[in-house]
Amino acid sequence: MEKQNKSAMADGRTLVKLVYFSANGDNCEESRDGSIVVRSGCSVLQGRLCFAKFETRKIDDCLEFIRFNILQHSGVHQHPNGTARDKLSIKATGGGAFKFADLFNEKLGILFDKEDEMHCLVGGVNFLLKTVPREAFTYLDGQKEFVQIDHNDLYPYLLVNIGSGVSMIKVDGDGKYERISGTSLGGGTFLGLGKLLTKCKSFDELLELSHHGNNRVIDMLVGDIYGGTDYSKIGLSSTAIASSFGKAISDGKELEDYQPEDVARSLLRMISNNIGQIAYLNALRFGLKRIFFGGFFIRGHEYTMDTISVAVHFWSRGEAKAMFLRHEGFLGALGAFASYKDQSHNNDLESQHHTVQRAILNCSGDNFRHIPVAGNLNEGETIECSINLV
Ligand SMILES: Nc1ncnc2c1ncn2[C@@H]1O[C@H](COP(=O)(O)OP(=O)(O)OP(=O)(O)O)[C@@H](O)[C@H]1O
Ligand SMILES: CC(C)(CO)[C@@H](O)C(=O)NCCC(=O)O
Repeated sequence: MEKQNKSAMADGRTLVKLVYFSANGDNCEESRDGSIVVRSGCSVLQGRLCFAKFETRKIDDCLEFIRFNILQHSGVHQHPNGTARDKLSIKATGGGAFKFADLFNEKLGILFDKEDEMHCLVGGVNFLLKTVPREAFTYLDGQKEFVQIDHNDLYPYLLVNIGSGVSMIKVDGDGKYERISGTSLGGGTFLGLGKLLTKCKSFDELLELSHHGNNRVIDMLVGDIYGGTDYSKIGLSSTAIASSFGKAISDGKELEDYQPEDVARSLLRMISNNIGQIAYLNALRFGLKRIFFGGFFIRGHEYTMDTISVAVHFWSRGEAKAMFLRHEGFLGALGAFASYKDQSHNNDLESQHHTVQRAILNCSGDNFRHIPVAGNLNEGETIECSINLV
């Protein structure tokens, strides 16, 4: 059986993201009272980082998941009514760290140890780039290429986190960063407007619609304005979008006359283009050549990544590169998890025969060991790693 312990979460406006460490069974054993203890003499725990996400409106599913998958296997004693007798403290970041603090305490006996959202985002990306092979990749013309990260030449870079809103952060080192810009036209805008305009019920449905749509039906192209020709003098091809949704002005059509697929496609293109452009302009402001895009808006979706890449490529005339991350949606939660290593030594430690929560006080990103994993991340995928007990 797997033993699970230490976890961190990022609570967003739309999604709650959970990262937890699951120790391999052979590191630990179960004591007579059912709690999990670390084997005597064991100073390194082998295991893996696991990922889960829940829609904020289904927070009860998240509570159940934690109760059954994490608490029950980690030696936290439960009252018959389901609340924990031992208070467990976990790292939490984002708005939900405030919003759900009482709920988690009441229902699970979990206390949130709050960490700053920007700090966690940066910590999450640095952790990934330094320790997970084949984490970052470029996406252009349908080609995905993994980027070799040179640890000695990682900084500075621009992190663009596309959640409900968009934050743009210049990263200069571990814990050295500045939020230089942002835009309220983000994933929330895409989903919000998409729901209103297409009557879709979910993000997945909206993405699927966009997959089958054609933005040229609604977007006004340069060619629509210039009689089908390029405006080459200013570098605009006839197929470039001159005005997103511009055709709707004069088509004489009502919303119902458009296919939801085409509306979704134009919307996705508009939001992705705009973010790509603002990101590039900010990279230009500070002379940054590398731009990493994260956040759950991307979801490994090819058209989204392609649009962002094309925008960055177009505006920078090929000078700057858009890069994506396989664990794009879990940056904050990973950063919160990695922040355990900042904690000081706990003097309560008497022996290693403590419950895992108490025994694991510290871990160092440098001690994480990972195996490369191919393909896009899905939540079933994990990162092999080990953590040091101190
Ligand atoms: N299953 C999903 N349900 C809802 N939105 C989703 C889903 N998958 C991807 N998204 C997109 O991801 C966005 C939220 O991204 P993310 O969870 O990274 O940000 P957040 O933490 O909620 O917001 P912020 O970073 O602005 O605080 C949504 O606005 C939507 O565009
Ligand atoms: C407010 C946050 C930081 C919350 O995650 C995010 O939604 C965001 O960066 N919004 C964009 C705000 C702005 O800079 O216009």
